[in-house]
Amino acid sequence: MTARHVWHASTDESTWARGAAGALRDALVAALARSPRALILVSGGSTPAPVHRALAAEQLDWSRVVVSLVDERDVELDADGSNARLAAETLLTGAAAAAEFWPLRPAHAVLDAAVQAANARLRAASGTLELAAVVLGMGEDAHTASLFPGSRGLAAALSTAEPYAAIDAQGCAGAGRWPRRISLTPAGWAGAPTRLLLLRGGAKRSVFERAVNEDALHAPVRAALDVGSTPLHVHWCAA
Ligand SMILES: O=C1O[C@H](COP(=O)(O)O)[C@@H](O)[C@H](O)[C@H]1O
Repeated sequence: MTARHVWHASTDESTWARGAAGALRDALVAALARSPRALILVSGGSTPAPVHRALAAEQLDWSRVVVSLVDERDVELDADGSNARLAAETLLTGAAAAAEFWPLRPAHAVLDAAVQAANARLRAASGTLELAAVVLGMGEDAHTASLFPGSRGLAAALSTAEPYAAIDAQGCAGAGRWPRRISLTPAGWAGAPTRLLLLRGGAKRSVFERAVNEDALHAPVRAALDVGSTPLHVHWCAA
């Protein structure tokens, strides 16, 4: 049976960030050889900034790259907690500023309308834009892509054929101040030939190891192992 995940361990931030960024560069280069444009979907939160900075320093035809998000909070683009803001500050810099950026939740948008617009945008672009890579994160409650255990909309998001879904994580501690989310679904990440999960620290390693043996309703990150024809690459940094 094919391994469902491949574990890449690093002891320091720089090695970890360069390793993950190199894998993403390779995925983008391969997609750009097949398609006029390549799409990469990135996460937010406290983990990915060093990988974003390392990726932004890679030599690529950034003008043919589209950057968008795995998930977003129901906030304005420049708000505290906006994943779009994190991408703008850490990834869309230097040469990478030539990439086109697609926010998930445009200014003043209503969340459900933003979900429908994101799904329609992906459908419309499918002939000329290849999904090259998806970069997931994980919280200590085993959520990924804003798919929180116990959230309203989780079961539907896990089974829909649409790439994005709305999630209401009211009452889920891991969602913090931002319970209303737009989430990439398993159907959304299934088509990406390269799927990375970025993790740091011993606590997240333990959560992931437990999640491997749980179901996706209790540990949504588990769904990242269950779909797609290629294994999930977990890039873990001990520090
Ligand atoms: O809410 C979110 O949490 C996860 C994990 O965040 P972290 O701060 O523990 O790294 C993140 O992947 C996701 O994009 C974000 O919206």
